[in-house]
Amino acid sequence: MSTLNQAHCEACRADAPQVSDEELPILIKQIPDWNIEVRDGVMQLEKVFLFKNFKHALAFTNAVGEISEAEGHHPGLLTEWGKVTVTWWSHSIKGLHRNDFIMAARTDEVAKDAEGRK
Ligand SMILES: C[C@H](O)[C@H](O)[C@H]1CNC2=NC(N)=NC(=O)C2=N1
Repeated sequence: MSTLNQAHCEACRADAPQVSDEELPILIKQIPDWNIEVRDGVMQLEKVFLFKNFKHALAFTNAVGEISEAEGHHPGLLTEWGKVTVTWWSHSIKGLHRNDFIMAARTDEVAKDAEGRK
């Protein structure tokens, strides 16, 4: 099986299963710097990326947008001066799917190449 950062998302089906209690600890270990948040009963993956200014934060935001469009799976993105909060979850199943872990790992890859990281 490919590592998460080389994998691709599968189509977001409304009847797709959420990540199981058994899979969750295995998958979260592969994206160690991401936090699990629960909002209105929806489990999400979240990480804050810091930048030197707004310009670099916006460029990273757009780069994450590019991979999201390519994969057809989209995050929550809060872009502020010097900071981008990225949140992944699957709207169609109101929770976490393997797609979210893939995209979190892919987000980390985008961050590695991003300019102006703090
Ligand atoms: C029609 C469109 O492909 C679907 O609405 C996709 C779009 N991007 C998505 N992104 C996320 N995070 N979850 C979804 O369920 C989802 N569904």
